[in-house]
Amino acid sequence: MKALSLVLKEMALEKRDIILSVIFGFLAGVTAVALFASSGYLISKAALVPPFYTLTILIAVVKILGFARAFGRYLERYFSHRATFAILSNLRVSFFEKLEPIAPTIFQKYRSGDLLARVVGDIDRLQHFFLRVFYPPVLLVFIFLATILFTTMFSIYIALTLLVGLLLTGFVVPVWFAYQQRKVDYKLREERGALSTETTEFLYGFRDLKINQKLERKRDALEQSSQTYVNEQQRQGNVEMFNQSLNLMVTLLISWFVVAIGALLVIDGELQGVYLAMIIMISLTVFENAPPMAVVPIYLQDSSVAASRLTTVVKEEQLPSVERTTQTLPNEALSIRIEDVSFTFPNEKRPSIDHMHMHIPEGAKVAIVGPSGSGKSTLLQLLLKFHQQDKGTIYINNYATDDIAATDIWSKAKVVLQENHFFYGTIRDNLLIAKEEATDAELKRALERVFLQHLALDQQVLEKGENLSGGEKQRLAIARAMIKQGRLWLLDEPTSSVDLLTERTIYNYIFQQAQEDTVILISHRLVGLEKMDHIIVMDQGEIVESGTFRELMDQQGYFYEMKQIEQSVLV
Ligand SMILES: Nc1ncnc2c1ncn2[C@@H]1O[C@H](COP(=O)(O)OP(=O)(O)OP(=O)(O)O)[C@@H](O)[C@H]1O
Repeated sequence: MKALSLVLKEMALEKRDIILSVIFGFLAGVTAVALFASSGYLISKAALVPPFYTLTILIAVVKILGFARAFGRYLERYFSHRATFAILSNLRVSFFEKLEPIAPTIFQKYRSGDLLARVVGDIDRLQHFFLRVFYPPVLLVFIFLATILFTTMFSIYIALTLLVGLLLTGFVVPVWFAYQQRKVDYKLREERGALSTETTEFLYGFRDLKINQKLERKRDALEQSSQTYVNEQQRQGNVEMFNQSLNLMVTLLISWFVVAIGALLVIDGELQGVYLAMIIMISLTVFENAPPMAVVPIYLQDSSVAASRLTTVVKEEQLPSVERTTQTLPNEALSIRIEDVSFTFPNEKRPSIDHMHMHIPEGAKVAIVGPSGSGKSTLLQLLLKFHQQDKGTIYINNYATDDIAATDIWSKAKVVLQENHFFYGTIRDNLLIAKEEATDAELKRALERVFLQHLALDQQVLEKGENLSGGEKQRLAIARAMIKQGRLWLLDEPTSSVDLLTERTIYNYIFQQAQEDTVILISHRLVGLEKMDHIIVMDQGEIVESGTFRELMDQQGYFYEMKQIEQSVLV
């Protein structure tokens, strides 16, 4: 329930629409009661053949009330739905704002299907909190109190019966439902999460499953998961229907009581017979506001779990460093200093970076090499604040990265990762994410430099760049980095799928453009590293050798051996 404070905070921003919807909802509810009450009175009065003008006035009142009811209902719907959509939009924005800085870390803990279910499904479910949890009880209490107050003018017993009806349908029965609902609800949510996860895995892994002939098995599991979810939905639907029917039955029983008490009062002469029909109509109409109460506990439980699923994601993963950012990086070549940094991925035993020290002066061109799994990419990720080191400090231009906003580092770095994402759209759209204001000429020049001049800017790119080859994707990512502003190049095996000749020419362009910039290049291939100012050799999260190409070759150590092996393979 505490998690719901998140929704209440966003609701407070829309208090104007909320107050207006309550006012018009109250108007609609009270005029509905008054409309039916006056109709009942009109019928009874007409039977007594009153003067013609009495009937005319009563008919006019009925008409005005009918109009006021429709008017109130329309405005109530208008303001309540406007408030709901605004709350939903506020929730989405505030959740994404919290999620964004921790996005890289989050995939350590949540599978993408689960995260998707939370980001889309759970936020959507919170739309019910205002409309179905907060709003109905407020309205019910106001309308009932006004009606009860009115009926006390005719009989205190009838007013008390209506009060009992309010307590039963508004609170006792719903609380009992809530108790029943708990078990069903938990299971439904579990099944929904499982289905979402299974579906995402199925879609992402479709090709591999097909190649390995495991598609049928996965499809069966997906169908099974879908069927279980449908069954749970059906169960929840049954419980919901039963709850609503039971609540309706209680309201009808109360109305019967009102009829019986009213009849007795008329017999005893304590109530004029002409008011009996009116009282019955009041009772039947006022309880029209009670059925939504039957589902209040369901939606309260639903909203509370949805809110806590969302807050768990953003709370648990909050990185302490994200908060206190006091320094801004300049728009110039940046230096990097790493002091005694260690980092172990969550749930891993072996550190990926182990007590590392490193200094890269501004404008230096540094290559990091080493066997697979030696921690090269992890080091880049720490520099980009995708993860927070467990120990030690990373300085960029003598500012500890803890004091620099991750977004500041991202905006000053030209990054090409091993896997780069491409969006559904055109080549132009995919390049412009690096620099919105780039001209077509600028984009074309970048494409030429990476030998992608055959791609038109308007050419369609499918989801995840499906219609581009591995090498084309890498070159497009490099073109994106070339266009982007920034004086720090972080390149993680940017040309591993590109042929040697093209690779060499692309590097020439990069070094030409990055003459004054700092470049960190992670590379598996050891050819062409002669140009680098410094080469760092990593193994098992540590630096095992470092120096210029010549120094390392003369040293005849690790790098020299790797180079010999590479040469023998290439020959
Ligand atoms: N997300 C992760 N969760 C847990 N462990 C990880 C994760 N990413 C990497 N590791 C581990 O960290 C270690 C270093 O990985 P890293 O990707 O930095 O190596 P690398 O030198 O870049 O390898 P490669 O050259 O193959 O890209 C490896 O042992 C790897 O298993």
